[in-house]
Amino acid sequence: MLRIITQRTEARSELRRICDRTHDDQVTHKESTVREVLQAVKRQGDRALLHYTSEFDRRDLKSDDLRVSGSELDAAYQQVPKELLDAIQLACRQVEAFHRQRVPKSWVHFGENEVVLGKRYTPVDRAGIYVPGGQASYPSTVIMNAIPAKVAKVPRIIMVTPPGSAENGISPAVLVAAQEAGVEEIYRVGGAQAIAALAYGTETIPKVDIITGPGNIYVTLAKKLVYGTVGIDSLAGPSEVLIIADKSANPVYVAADMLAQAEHDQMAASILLTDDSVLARKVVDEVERQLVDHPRRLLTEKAIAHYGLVVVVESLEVAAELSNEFAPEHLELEVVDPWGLLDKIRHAGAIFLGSSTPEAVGDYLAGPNHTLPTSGAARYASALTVETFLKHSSLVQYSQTALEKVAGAIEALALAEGLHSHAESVRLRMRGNQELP
Ligand SMILES: NC(=O)c1ccc[n+]([C@@H]2O[C@H](COP(=O)([O-])OP(=O)(O)OC[C@H]3O[C@@H](n4cnc5c(N)ncnc54)[C@H](O)[C@@H]3O)[C@@H](O)[C@H]2O)c1
Ligand SMILES: N[C@H](CO)Cc1c[nH]c[nH+]1
Repeated sequence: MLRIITQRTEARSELRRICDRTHDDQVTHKESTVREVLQAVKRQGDRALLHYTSEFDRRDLKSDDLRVSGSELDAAYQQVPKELLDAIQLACRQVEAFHRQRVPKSWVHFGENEVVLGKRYTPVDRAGIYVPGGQASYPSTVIMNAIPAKVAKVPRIIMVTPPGSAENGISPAVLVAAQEAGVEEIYRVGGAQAIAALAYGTETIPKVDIITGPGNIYVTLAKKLVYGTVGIDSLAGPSEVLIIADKSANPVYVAADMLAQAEHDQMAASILLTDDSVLARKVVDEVERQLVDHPRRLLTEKAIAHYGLVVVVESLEVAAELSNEFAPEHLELEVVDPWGLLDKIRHAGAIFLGSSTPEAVGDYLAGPNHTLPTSGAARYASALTVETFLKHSSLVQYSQTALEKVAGAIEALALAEGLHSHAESVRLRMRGNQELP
C-alpha cells in the first residue's frame, strides 16, 4: 500500500503531486462550495451559519446555542482527568515561555541630524482563532493559537470550533485548554462557515481583524479566499511530515511518525526519503503492521495510500534537495548527524533533529508553534508567532533644518513622478510659515 520509488524523475513528479494536493483539479469543486458558503454567510449572517452547520456538521442549532455558555465552560473542568489538566497546563507554560522569548519591541532612534525614526508595535483589536474539530479534537491547537495572541496582548480573542456530535458536543479538553490559555469567548461553528463568520461578522459572531489556526481543506480554502477582508496567519492545511532517514534510523519509529501524520486527515501526507533500501522495505512492512489495530485505520490507510511515499535516493544530499523542493510542514532528520544535514535544509515549517525527537513533541509541548505552513507554503511562510498578532507603524519626525537638507531631493523625485502637490508640500515649508491668503 505504501509505495517505494527508486527512480529520481518519478520521485520528483510524485512529490510534486503530493505537495500540490490542496490545489489540484479535485479541489476545484470544493472551492466552489466554499465560495457559496462565504457569500451566503456574508449576506444572511447567522441564518446561513445555522444552515451549513446542519448540512455539514449534522447539528440543528439556534442562534442562541452558538456561544458556549459559562456553565458549559465550568462543567468542562469536571470532565477532564487530573493528568490531562496537568498536561494542558504544562503545554501552556512551555508554549508561553517559548513565545515570550522574542516579542518584538517598539523602538525610536533619535538621529544626529534632527531626524527621529522608529517602529511602534500594536496588537490587532480582535483575533479569531480556528480550532479544528472534524476528525479529531485539538486542545493543543487552542494553546498554540491563544497563547501567542495573549502574549501579543490582543484585547479580544474569539475562538470558533466545530460543534461536535449531539451526544458529546465540543470536547471538554478543548474548553479547558481555552480557559487555561485565557479564552472565554467561544462559538460552536466550524468549516468554511466559521471562517466566513469571523471575516464578515454575523448577528452573533463579531468580525475580527485576523484569523489564525489550521484546518481541513474547506477551512484552508476559506482562509485563502477571505484574505484581504481580514488578515490570516498562513495556509496551515492538511498536515505533512517528510522524514529523511539513514541506516541508523529505527524503522518502527519512522513508521510510527509517518502514521502520526496520516491519522489527521485523509489528505495528510507522510513521506520517507532514505539512502538505505533495507530501511525503506522495513518501514513499509512496519506501517502495515502498525495499521492493523489502528483505531483510525480507514482514514489513515486512505492518507497513506494516496499521499504516502517512500523514496530510495543515492545520498542524503539528494534527499535534502528533494525535501527543499517539497518544503514540508514538518521535517524529521533521523540520521547519524542531523546537525550536519541541517546545513543543507532550506525550506521547512519545523525541523526535528535526531531519533529521540518525534514530531509529536512539537505538536504538544516543546514550545514552538504547531500551526505551520503546508503544501509548499514553507518556501515563503513560517510558523504562527506572537508577531502574527502584531502590526507595526513606522514613526518619522523631521525638524525644519532636517527637512531643508532633503527638500531638493524630495522635490526632484516628486516631479519625476509627475506629482505636483508632493513637491509643493515640501516647497511651501521651505518658504517659512505660510499665512492663509
Ligand atoms: N498545518 C497545521 O498546522 C495543522 C495543525 C493541526 C491540524 N491540521 C489539520 O487540520 C485538519 C483538521 O481537519 P478536521 O476535518 O478534523 O477538522 P476541521 O475543523 O478543519 O473541519 C471540520 C469542518 O469541515 C466542514 N466540512 C466537513 N465536510 C465538509 C463538506 N463536505 N463540505 C463543506 N464543509 C465540510 C464541517 O463544517 C466541519 O465543521 C486536518 O487536515 C489536519 O491535518 C493542520
Ligand atoms: N501535527 C499537527 C500539525 O500539522 C498538530 C497536531 C495537533 N495535535 C496533534 N498534532
